[in-house]
Amino acid sequence: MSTVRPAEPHDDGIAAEQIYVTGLHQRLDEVRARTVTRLAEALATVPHNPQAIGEREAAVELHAQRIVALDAAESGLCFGRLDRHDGDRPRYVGRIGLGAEDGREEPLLVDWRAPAAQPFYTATPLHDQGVRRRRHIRTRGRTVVSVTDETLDLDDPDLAQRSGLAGESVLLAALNATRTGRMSDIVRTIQAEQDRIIRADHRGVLVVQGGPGTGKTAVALHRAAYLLYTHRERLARSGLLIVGPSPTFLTYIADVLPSLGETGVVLADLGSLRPGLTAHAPERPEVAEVKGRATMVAVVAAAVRGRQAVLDQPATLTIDGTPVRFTKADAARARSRARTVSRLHNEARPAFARAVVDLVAQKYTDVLGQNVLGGANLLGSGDRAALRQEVAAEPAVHALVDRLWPRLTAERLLRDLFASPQRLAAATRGWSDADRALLARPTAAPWTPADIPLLEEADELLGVDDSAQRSAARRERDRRLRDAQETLDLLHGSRSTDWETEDESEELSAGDLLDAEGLADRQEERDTRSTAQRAAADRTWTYGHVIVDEAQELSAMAWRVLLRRCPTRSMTLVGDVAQTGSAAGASSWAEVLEPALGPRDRQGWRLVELTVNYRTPAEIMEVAAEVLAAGGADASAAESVRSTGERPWARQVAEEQVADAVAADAAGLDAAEGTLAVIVPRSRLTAVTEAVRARVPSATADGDLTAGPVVLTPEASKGLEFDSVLVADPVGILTEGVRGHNDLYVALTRATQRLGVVHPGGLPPELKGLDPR
Ligand SMILES: Nc1ncnc2c1ncn2[C@@H]1O[C@H](COP(=O)(O)OP(=O)(O)OP(=O)(O)O)[C@@H](O)[C@H]1O
Repeated sequence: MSTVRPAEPHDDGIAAEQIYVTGLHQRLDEVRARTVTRLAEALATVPHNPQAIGEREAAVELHAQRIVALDAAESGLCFGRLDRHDGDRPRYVGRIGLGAEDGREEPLLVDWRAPAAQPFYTATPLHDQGVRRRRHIRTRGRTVVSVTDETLDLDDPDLAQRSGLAGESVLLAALNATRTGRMSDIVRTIQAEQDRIIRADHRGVLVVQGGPGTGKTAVALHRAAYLLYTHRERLARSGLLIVGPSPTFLTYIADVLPSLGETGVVLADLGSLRPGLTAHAPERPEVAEVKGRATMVAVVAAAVRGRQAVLDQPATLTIDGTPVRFTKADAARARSRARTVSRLHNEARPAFARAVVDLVAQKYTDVLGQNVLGGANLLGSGDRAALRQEVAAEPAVHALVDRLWPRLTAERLLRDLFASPQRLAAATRGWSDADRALLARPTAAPWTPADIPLLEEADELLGVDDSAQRSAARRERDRRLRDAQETLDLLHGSRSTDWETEDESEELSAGDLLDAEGLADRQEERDTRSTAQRAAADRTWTYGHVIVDEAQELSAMAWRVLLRRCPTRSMTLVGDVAQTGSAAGASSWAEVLEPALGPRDRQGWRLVELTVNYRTPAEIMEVAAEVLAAGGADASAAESVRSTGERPWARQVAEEQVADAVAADAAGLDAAEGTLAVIVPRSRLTAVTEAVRARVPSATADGDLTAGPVVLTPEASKGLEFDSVLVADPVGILTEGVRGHNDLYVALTRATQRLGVVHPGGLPPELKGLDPR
């Protein structure tokens, strides 16, 4: 495809479209007013039992969500019109569907996700899908500011000039717009290859491979909106999870789904995937790599088994003054009994405790009931039972159980493991000392993202000993049943027995309609949290669909977590194996997916590709492609859809001036329109951030991209984009990362308009395409 420059939109038909668009806004106002009334009515109802509370909450949630969607649709409500060969009325396409008040079949506005809207994105002159003309309508507020037409007629003399992009001028206007630090939706200009992915079947694992700027993130988010629309009921119950590479990235994309009217989605990065824990401490890449290896499954399992100890030497327990010996063999017997009861450590613990009590009680009985004349034990079954109870209540026995089979949380297991050289050595037999040393750390060290899969793995093996909660729940249920029965008895007792007529004796009482169990059920408290809230708080929640962005970065251990969250394997994974930065990440999709999902050709997963770069101008992509090739990647860089005419440049400075020179150039670029990022090797992050801040006080080192320029490592810049990018010390980036060429490639491709490179020493040959300054 050739790159194209923006064309001037023509403004025919603006007045006519204004009339229609005004009508749509009136309709939107009516629907909104009606929904507000319904919400007020739902809020005004006074529920008398928990079931009614649940119903009221559901109604409130439904109407509130609808209002959110209607509000979101206000801006850019209608953006397209299709004139068809055989339809006498045009079909209008917009952010939501709006039906006519008279209930006529053809809606006033078709939701962009509905099948009827698809030709707006995919019709071409060769496959016109019944469409004669496609019109792009641009609005500001409620005012139509331009219309742009495309005829889908093979005889159109202008056809040869076209680039193959749908709504080319509207698209280019969107791509050339300055960035705000927050991603926006692309619903007006989705391209055909993107649309096919957005609407692809939800079943199975869909992998979307695409170079930088091909719209993978945009496609993933619009696919989420599409799936919520198409499978609303199912996903409303099971939830949809979107996993991104970092909290900064999640903030960057956070507005997109709400702008499409969708709010019920869980957004998380690996470090926040475990409810109740925030694990964002930085970590050396080689440590994260070791923690991400599949062999950690065996390490965690060995760590758990290591806590199911046998004794080094016999223990002597003193029960009511009587010494009882508990031997190594006793401990081993109790352990194997517990292991046959449950595979899960905490669940097997009560069985272990029972076995210990049995063994100790047996010995205690043997001692106390010993027949000095050599006959059978003198104690009867009642005495034995009493002695067993005594043993079960004995603190020394509890202490022994705690020592040999402690109740463990995942956190405690891993803290103890990493802080103890003995435990680590036992759990990592066959490892090199160097690898083992990478895992060692003090007990108080903060959690990192790579710990999350290990904690989850541990949970899978520990289970919970919830016998106490279960019996509490049983007691609570019994209490409810008793209360309910009393209530029914009271109602029954208060009923008049002095019937005057036959009819009255036929009257139904509460007791006839409902038994105690039914009433108790109704009184049980209902969980009124939304699906997304419940899902985010529950480690064992399984989602209806999971979308993973920058999926190439995930380690083998992280994949296990995500696959557990989605047993149906309804997943969309987007990423670029040429941008993998972490050593634990993927260099090919087959390498990461085959172990879990089987080979691609046996339908374990399917791969689709995006081929056009919408972000990075052709001038910058030329240079980035050289870096990619020099790194030995077998992927080719996606082709840019536009050029800016602005050449990327390089400036050589002395080593001792790097931070200052970068700060000076950053201040210069900051004066240009739009956002700015300075991308540096990790080792220069602090110095460069300080220098830039001295000249541009609003500069930050991450977080809110809307506040001012940001200074980032290549890793932290993943998935983001900026109008201007300044890369400092490219050789530092090449040598510092485990996959240095990928990191430099990521850094260079973040720019939507301008790129500069500041380098101490010579320029690496792969950057020779930059203009010297
Ligand atoms: N069809 C489109 N219409 C308008 N803008 C688009 C379209 N497709 C992509 N874009 C824009 O291109 C830019 C890059 O998109 P996105 O961030 O989704 O790419 P990506 O493939 O995830 O990139 P990377 O791998 O580098 O993170 C964004 O600004 C996005 O809004």
